[in-house]
Amino acid sequence: MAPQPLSPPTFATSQLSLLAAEQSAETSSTASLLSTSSPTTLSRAGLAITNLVIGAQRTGLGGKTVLELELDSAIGREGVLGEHGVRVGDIVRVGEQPRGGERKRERVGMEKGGVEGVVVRVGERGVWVAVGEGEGEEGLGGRVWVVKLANDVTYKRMNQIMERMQKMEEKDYTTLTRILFGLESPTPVAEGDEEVKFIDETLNESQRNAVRFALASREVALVHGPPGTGKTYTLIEIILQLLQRKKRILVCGPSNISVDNIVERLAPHKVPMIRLGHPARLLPSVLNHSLDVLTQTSEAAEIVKDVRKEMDAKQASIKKTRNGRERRAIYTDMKDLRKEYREREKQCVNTLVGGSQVVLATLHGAGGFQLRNEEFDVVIIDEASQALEAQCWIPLLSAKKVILAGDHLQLPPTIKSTPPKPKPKTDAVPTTKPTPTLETTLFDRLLTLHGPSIKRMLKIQYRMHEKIMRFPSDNMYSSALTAAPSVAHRLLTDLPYPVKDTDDTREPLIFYDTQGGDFPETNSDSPSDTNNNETPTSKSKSSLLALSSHSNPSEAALILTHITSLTTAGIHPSDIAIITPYAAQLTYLSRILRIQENFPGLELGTVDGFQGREKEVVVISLVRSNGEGEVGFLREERRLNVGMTRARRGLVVVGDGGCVGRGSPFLKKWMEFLEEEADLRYPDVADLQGI
Ligand SMILES: Nc1ncnc2c1ncn2[C@@H]1O[C@H](COP(=O)(O)OP(=O)(O)OP(=O)(O)O)[C@@H](O)[C@H]1O
Repeated sequence: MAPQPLSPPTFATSQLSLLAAEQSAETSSTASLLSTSSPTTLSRAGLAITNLVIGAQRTGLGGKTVLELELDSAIGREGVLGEHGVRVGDIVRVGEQPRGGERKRERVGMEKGGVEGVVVRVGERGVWVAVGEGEGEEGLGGRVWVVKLANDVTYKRMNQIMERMQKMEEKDYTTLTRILFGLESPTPVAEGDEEVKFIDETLNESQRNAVRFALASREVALVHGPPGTGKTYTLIEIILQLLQRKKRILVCGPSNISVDNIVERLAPHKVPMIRLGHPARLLPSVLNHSLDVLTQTSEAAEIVKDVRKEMDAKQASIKKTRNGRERRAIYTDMKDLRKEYREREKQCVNTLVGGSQVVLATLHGAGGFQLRNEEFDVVIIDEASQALEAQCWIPLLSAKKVILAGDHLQLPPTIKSTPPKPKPKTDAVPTTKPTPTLETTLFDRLLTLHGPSIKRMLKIQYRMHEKIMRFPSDNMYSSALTAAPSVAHRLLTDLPYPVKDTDDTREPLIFYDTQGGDFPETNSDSPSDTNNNETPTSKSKSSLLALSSHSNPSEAALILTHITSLTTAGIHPSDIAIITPYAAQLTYLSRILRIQENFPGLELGTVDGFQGREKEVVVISLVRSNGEGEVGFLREERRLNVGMTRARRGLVVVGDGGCVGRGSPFLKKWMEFLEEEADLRYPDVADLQGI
């Protein structure tokens, strides 16, 4: 059945309720910790830093006040903060620290009072927090603490845009909006009409096709980039070609790193560009394109400089004044100065943004005031299959043309809530069309809606040995992938440093089939909700440890033996990653490997967390080994696809072929493939060390 068009307001209404459920799922765990725990517990959980005082404050990037917080010298501990989970870029609240007996009352004060800001620097002895305009140390005289907050800015922007869409009438729809909801078809594309002179001569044919297609399409083009196929490489060429055609472009991605990656690669081409976003969240290498930085350093910034100097002087004088009336007078002056500063800054921002042919921002950053009246010819969204659709609409509602790059066959964005079940109907015929869930990305939906004619796929991959690529290519990408000659036969023994030729280093694909070798899975105490029985997708340490799941100690011991053999042969631990879908296995592995002492630099992580990454050697621990053939969420093909496409020269799969093979037809095929094509080994638990 052909997919049906969707009305934007219907879509928006359903997204609003899905987003509300998701936000409450996301914040409820942190919120319950915040309201029930003492500062010490929160600090142990990596959510807070306690016992700080304000050392100094000054005007930082973008005119924001930076509070320099240092450990209270009365506390001792040699002035060192110790273990904490606060990182640069985190959104935090700085508030007066509750004293013993006052905890409860003071905590309420923390929620309402204190000041909110972004962490701009974390050192051994203190943290710096850039706080909102007009906020400073007023009322924060004594000992303070810093608490990590859930970031609700993204939700605010998505909700705003969905509320706007909900109220739209037919006459408000742009042509692009009509096409993206299937109310109109995209204009057919004639790629051959225009001769494209490629700037990067090394682009392969499928990349060139994608560039031609993206340039020729009038409204929408999808660039489908399987792992390692040079998706970003291709986008850079598209951007440069559009610039030659005098187009104005907005480039977005779901994460700061996805956007910075493009800024870094555009920089050598001397492209006039501006990167929006809080400087604390940007890579240092892209800071000289940051709007906040340029509002201080560029020529356009001269008009704000004087006011900033005056503000700094005032701030310094607050420190010297003890008299309450005088301090209040200074605060009043500061308010006026800030107003002046904001007005001048706005002028400066308009000049800078208005003068840039390429503007780059995260999807939610594209909803900031800086772009309110800006128009673009083309919006490009990288990593579109990792973005929530509601987020994509932030830059799209007024756009004319969109180019999306992504891979819908890898994992979609992480969703924590379970979608509501449709209400049971009294009659058998459904009266409403199903609307997409949060896991359905715009990329997915458009492919279903308009078919493969709106996409071009990149077909040469520059990452994996041919043998590693074969199964995902045949089973996920219709056998369309080929390995570039530079990588097709590359082995660990060819690494640019000495590696001994051993059974473990000369094989690109190894399968330790543990069936019959006595490698049973262990089930930790199961939480009541079986959905939680899988790896938590949040990277927070506390939530990782809070959840229990499956582990397989014998598999872990086998992995220890294998990586010891690899490192003894000369492979650097930093070229090795071990990934597994299960949290308990991660915990177990980290305990027995003792990475920092024995394998410094080796990475251990979840499959989900490794999306977008690569390593010379990747070991996958499949964990599941039981009589029932129960494999849980190993069944998700996109997760397996991500797992099996991270390795460049060596993929080592450790698992019970018998049990895993019963999990799904796809898993059965994979196990059969590994038996046929991999260097197959049947380990016995009795031969392992550390058990
Ligand atoms: N035409 C090409 N010729 C040579 N090398 C290329 C070509 N295209 C891409 N590469 C190389 O392939 C690698 C992957 O490229 P890039 O990072 O652009 O891929 P990607 O598809 O964005 O990655 P991911 O799979 O992580 O999404 C890079 O090292 C890049 O230099």
